[in-house]
Amino acid sequence: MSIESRPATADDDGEASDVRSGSASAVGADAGDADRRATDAAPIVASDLTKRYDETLVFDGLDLSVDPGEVCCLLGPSGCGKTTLLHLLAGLEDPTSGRVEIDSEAVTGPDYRWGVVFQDPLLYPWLSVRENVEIGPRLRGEEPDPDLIDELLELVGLDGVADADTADLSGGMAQRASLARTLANEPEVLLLDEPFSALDQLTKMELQDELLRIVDELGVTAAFVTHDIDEAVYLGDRVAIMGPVPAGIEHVERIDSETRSRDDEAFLAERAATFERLEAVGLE
Ligand SMILES: Nc1ncnc2c1ncn2[C@@H]1O[C@H](COP(=O)(O)OP(=O)(O)OP(=O)(O)O)[C@@H](O)[C@H]1O
Repeated sequence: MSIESRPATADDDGEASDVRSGSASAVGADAGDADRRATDAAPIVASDLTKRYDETLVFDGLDLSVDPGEVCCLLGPSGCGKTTLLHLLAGLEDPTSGRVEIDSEAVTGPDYRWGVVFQDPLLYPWLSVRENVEIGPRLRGEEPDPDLIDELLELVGLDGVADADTADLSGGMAQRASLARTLANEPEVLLLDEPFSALDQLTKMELQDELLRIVDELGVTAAFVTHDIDEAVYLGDRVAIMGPVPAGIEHVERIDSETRSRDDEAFLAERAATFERLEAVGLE
């Protein structure tokens, strides 16, 4: 994995910038990045997934494909099974029937190659920021590459606090550390479960931009669970809208990621279309 650091995304006046608007879309735009995305990124394919918990049939034959290098947001009403689906994609839970494949390999359990970022950063409080980021390779018995760890800390904007206690981090910084820790495993796929939902709006927007840069730079495929329509439309190349249980993917909205910025007409139109679709399946 080759990475280079990117600056934080807040403008001088404190407003988060729109990383996908034309002015800020340089990351990943050169031919080398395009090649890397084409060769390294892994597809996610979920086929005919059924999941039952006792009396609750969450899915009944759900299909989902996420293309290599794509960000696919999973959006749906509360309780429709977004987290359950992410857990199945990550191998954290088994489907009742059906199959998940990442890069054509069956997912039969958790694996560092498919990294998960949760809403709660779940940092180890007795380790420093840097030690937290190093933990994945260490748990596999590998010596972490110090250059890679340095680059990741810089990439997520934590190079100045590498030796700090995690207790001293703000919520946004802790989530940056959690993301860097997952990236230290050099995953082919990122699976994110509402990672920014507990953050204040400005921090959330900054981290959304940083995530887009990181995904572009590293060429990973990402599935991102959210109940926030703005977040789904801003981050997603596609937004998969799930219906109430037993849930399926009711509609997939393709987002025009070339022209989007948070306040332009195309974004607002896509947001409105997504809202209508969500209402149609039973928004709560
Ligand atoms: N471990 C479990 N045991 C029993 N039922 C479960 C379990 N996990 C989830 N469920 C049920 O499965 C359904 C889907 O839950 P899930 O948390 O995946 O939905 P969600 O869309 O992520 O919800 P939210 O947006 O509120 O977080 C719910 O009815 C929930 O109660």
